[in-house]
Amino acid sequence: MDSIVTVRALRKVYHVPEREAGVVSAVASLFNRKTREVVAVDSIYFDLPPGEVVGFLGPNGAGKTTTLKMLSGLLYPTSGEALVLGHHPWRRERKFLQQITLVMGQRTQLWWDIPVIDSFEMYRAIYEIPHKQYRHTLDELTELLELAPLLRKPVRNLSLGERMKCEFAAALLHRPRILFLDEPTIGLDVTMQARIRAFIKEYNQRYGSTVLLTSHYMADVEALCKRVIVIHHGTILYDGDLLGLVHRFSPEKTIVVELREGSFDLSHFGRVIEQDGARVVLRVSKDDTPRITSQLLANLPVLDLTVEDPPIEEVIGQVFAQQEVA
Ligand SMILES: Nc1ncnc2c1ncn2[C@@H]1O[C@H](COP(=O)(O)OP(=O)(O)OP(=O)(O)O)[C@@H](O)[C@H]1O
Repeated sequence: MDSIVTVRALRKVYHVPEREAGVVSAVASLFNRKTREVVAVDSIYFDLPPGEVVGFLGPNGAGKTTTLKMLSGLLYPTSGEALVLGHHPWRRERKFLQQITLVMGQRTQLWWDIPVIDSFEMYRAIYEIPHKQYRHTLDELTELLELAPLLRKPVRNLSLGERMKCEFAAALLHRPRILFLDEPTIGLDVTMQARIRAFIKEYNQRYGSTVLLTSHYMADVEALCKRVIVIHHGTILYDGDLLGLVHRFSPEKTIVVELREGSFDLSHFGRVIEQDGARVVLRVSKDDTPRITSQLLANLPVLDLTVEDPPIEEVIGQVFAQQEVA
């Protein structure tokens, strides 16, 4: 399938003013400006086909927001190429802007003191959305996000979760084909996180929109993304299946054993990471898993046994740790 986002050798270098502390240095810096280069994104490549939901993962400062800002036309790249729906984003052509959206969990795009519905009206005008289409989309979003009781309230009176639902609606009124979502669930309680996650899934299935999502919550990524792109220090470490990431970077499996009676010492089978009476959680190397599983079943009064991959948070942590050592 043809890509609708194409990224080739995309690079962004920030020039950060540098000066030492103190008044003398402050005055000196007026005449002799020193800057330091920060390579935020260092020649990255990827493609997004239509309709896919892709997780964009990386630790703090990895270059995720910078990439999303370049793809949505808020920043010029230093070099390289990006085409989004056939447009160079930084030219900010109207046709481009009408087809994309950027939602940033840490920023609001609603006017603080006026009712939510008035902000929506402003977006209708900005995007020149025909009235009939606007009413239809607003009705759908109101139903999907349960916005009815919120629309007349000023934004400053909304809880964070309520505001986030309204942010999504505002960002989607013009029916964009591509959604860039930067930490859309940050700071929300688990119930609201799940609500927003379910909404993104439903929206993607209903409209076939393409989503590039950053989140530090792996529950978001596991629920929404089959594919992940992992970025670290501005370079891409992995681009592929979420499951493939687990298999490639995690050398271990978790065996959870439920015994008929407690308490056996299983430390000679593997690393015991949890023991709660007759329930024991073991870590063993992937290669040894079949052998150890058979030994456990043959030698112990096993009621139940499951083999699992380690939690995705842990795997991602290992990816970054390996990179720091390399
Ligand atoms: N406006 C800016 N000026 C200078 N440096 C910047 C600017 N914005 C980001 N950086 C730097 O660029 C690097 C990448 O930052 P970016 O915000 O893209 O990372 P991120 O992966 O989104 O991180 P986080 O998960 O913390 O949001 C960091 O070293 C950051 O300090």
